[in-house]
Amino acid sequence: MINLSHELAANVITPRNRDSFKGTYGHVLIVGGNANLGGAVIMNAQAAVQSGAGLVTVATDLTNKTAIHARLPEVMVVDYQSDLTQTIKKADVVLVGSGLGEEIGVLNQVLAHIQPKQTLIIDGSALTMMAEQNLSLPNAKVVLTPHQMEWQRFGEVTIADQAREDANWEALINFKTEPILVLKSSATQVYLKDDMYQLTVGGPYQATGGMGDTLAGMVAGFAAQFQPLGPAVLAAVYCHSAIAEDLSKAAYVTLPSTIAAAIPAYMQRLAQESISKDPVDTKQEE
Ligand SMILES: NC(=O)C1=CN([C@@H]2O[C@H](COP(=O)(O)OP(=O)(O)OC[C@H]3O[C@@H](n4cnc5c(N)ncnc54)[C@H](OP(=O)(O)O)[C@@H]3O)[C@@H](O)[C@H]2O)[C@@H](O)CC1
Ligand SMILES: Nc1ncnc2c1ncn2[C@@H]1O[C@H](COP(=O)(O)OP(=O)(O)O)[C@@H](O)[C@H]1O
Ligand SMILES: [Mg+2]
Repeated sequence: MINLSHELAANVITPRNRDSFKGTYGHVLIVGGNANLGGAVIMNAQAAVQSGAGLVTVATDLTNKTAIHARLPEVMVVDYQSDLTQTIKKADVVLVGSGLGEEIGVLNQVLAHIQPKQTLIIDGSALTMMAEQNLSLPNAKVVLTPHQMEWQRFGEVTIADQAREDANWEALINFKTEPILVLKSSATQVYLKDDMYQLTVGGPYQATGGMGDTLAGMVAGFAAQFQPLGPAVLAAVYCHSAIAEDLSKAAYVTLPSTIAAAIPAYMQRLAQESISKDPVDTKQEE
């Protein structure tokens, strides 16, 4: 077991190269938000944009279009019933499931068209539908972001057994494509390659609807711009709860949108730390 530390995140978030453009920082496609759960994709997208993804597209029920545009002018919107296949092709990272409800046709399209070189983050309703329909993981770089009940459904590990690290590893071995597992709870754990990383920041001020949608959007935004994937996921999980912990000093609850708004300043702090640690830069300043 490894503590998911500030240092791990600071090693990922370094200053940007001057010679770069939006294409450098990846294209995130968010697929979710049925007619009743559009807020979930708004929270996904807000977190992905604030994390610094170069481009963000939301494929959703079209009734959500005006609300998304009104809240997030940075984001492009397409109809998930008609425009999904060609939109998936253009993405580096696809996040599917937040607020998707029972739209199994949409989920099947994503699973059928995702490519091995793409990152696929599977959240919320997608995990529940995959469990119900007994669907397999596709050949892609997969990140699973279940809460405890979703992991009980999809990983078939009871919530009581999830306290045992070996029970979660046993479930993961059954998946052929070695997914990264972000097992969310009041003590979130990340299972990555052969190690389990324990989150030690965050708290009950985060227990509000949309908190996981925000985390999934951050994982997508970080995965789009920081390689390799494993450390990017760890950094996103750490920053999400570290920001909440910072905000909780002056706030009883830390709302998802407030966390998302605080992401760029927090990332800048980490990037500045990496400059001050760099011996070459220190020399130049002398
Ligand atoms: N604004 C929006 O659009 C929002 C849209 N959302 C979207 O809604 C979709 C459904 O997601 P969901 O998580 O709300 O429902 P579901 O999958 O049925 O799980 C709940 C069941 O699991 C149980 N449970 C046990 N342990 C748990 C744990 N640690 N954490 C959480 N639950 C735990 C829990 O127990 P109970 O509370 O009943 O004691 C209950 O029985 C999904 O796509 C999501 O993205 C939401 O993000 C909200 C904001
Ligand atoms: N008591 C708590 N302490 C720390 N983190 C919490 C606590 N309660 C919830 N969280 C975090 O909030 C998020 C909830 O995710 P999820 O249930 O998927 O939310 P939603 O689907 O409503 O967006 C997870 O990241 C979880 O770790
Ligand atoms: Mg969720």
